[in-house]
Amino acid sequence: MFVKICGLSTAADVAAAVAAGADAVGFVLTESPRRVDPGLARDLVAAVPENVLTVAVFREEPAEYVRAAVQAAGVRAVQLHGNHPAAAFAELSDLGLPLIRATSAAKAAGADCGDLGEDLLLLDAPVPGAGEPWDWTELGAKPPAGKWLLAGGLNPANVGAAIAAASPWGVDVSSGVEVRRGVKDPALITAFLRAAKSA
Ligand SMILES: O=C(O)c1ccccc1N[C@@H]1O[C@H](COP(=O)(O)O)[C@@H](O)[C@H]1O
Repeated sequence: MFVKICGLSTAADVAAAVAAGADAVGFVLTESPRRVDPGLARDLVAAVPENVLTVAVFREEPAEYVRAAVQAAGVRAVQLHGNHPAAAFAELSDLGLPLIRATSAAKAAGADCGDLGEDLLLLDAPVPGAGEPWDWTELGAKPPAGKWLLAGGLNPANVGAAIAAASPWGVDVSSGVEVRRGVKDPALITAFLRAAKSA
């Protein structure tokens, strides 16, 4: 199970996620209480080992903005939330980085990974980063084909059941490993990794 810990903003967050065995760490470069600027993201990325994917998270900013921020931050993958057309993924393909299409599961019913040129599909709650769970069992009958991440309201207590219900390739979490919005808890990060990896 591939596990991404998102919304990191301090060196301690990064150290906790890496020590706990995260496969990817996310830095929010869009409007959010967890937002970091590309310069801080670059400093945090420098402390991440090569085998852990570093991901910059955006909403519907223009491709030029995304390209400049990704290059300034030095991340190795791009996550776009919202309702992007296939052209948005084509426009960023020259970055040569994995592109993650993050969308609400309700809007992407029947979607498969790669439909719009993405490398990885992420199915989320309607409001990204809000920590709101949704009915993952909806996906049980027909989960997307290909590599896809489950997100939205996951935490150490529910991630095992969510994985059993939806059979994702990976999971992504932000709010569920925080003591309060924007403040990560190393113990929750460790508990989330343990629960997800043993599911
Ligand atoms: O975390 C944020 O603040 C955020 C802001 C804007 C877009 C995406 C964001 N995070 C992503 O939201 C989901 C789930 O978050 P949560 O666990 O429900 O809080 C995840 O994909 C994050 O990468």
